[in-house]
Amino acid sequence: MNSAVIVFPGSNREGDVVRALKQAGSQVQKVWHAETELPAGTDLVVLPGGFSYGDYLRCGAIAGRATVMDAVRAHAARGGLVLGICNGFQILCESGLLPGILMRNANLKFICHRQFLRVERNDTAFTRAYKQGQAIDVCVAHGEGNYTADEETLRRLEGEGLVAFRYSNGHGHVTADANRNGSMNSIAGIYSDKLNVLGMMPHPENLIEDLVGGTDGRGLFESLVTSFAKAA
Ligand SMILES: NC(=O)CC[C@H](N)C(=O)O
Repeated sequence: MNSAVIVFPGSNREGDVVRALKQAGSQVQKVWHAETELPAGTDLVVLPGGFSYGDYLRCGAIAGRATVMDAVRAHAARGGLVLGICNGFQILCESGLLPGILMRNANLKFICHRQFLRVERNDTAFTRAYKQGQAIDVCVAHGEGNYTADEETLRRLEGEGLVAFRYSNGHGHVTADANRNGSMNSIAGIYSDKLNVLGMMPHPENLIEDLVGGTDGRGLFESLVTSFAKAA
């Protein structure tokens, strides 16, 4: 599998996600935001976490309009895989690739902590390595992670099974306490209609080594590489 990790001015987790992808067995290239095309043969595009354009206007608002995003939209329209993590999720919403928006956290503070997520379904390219309903232990680090959408969008996401992850406790129970940023329906990540685009606020790329406290994040990258090997 060939992955392209897009780098914007202010991205800061691109190194972490490159490492996670390589660990899972992907080839990886970094791509600067001003490019007009993706490298030939790109299978997966990753929009990493960070503070693109200093979070000015709204997180991801300027990056969502970067030149390279036309190529990312074309890749997604062809059914290509796209993963946006944290700032990457914000960029996907701002660029129209995913519905809804990430608002300021309900407590108006930047939050940074370990967090369990419930895996809503394990039949997608991103989650095959997990069990349905599994609680995975990852990190969150954001100021604008409060997922918000209009009623109709929310009904569609729920009705069509497009919620990827919810904030949960360690048993996979979705509790009010676990939803620290105030997201609607405790949503931590969503898929596009065709399940080829995933945006998520938490950082699976930061829990891939026992040395730093856990490896639950590995499954996401392993799922992608395995799905791709099956499809090829
Ligand atoms: N870790 C991140 O990607 C942070 C995203 C964004 N800068 C925020 O604070 O919400």
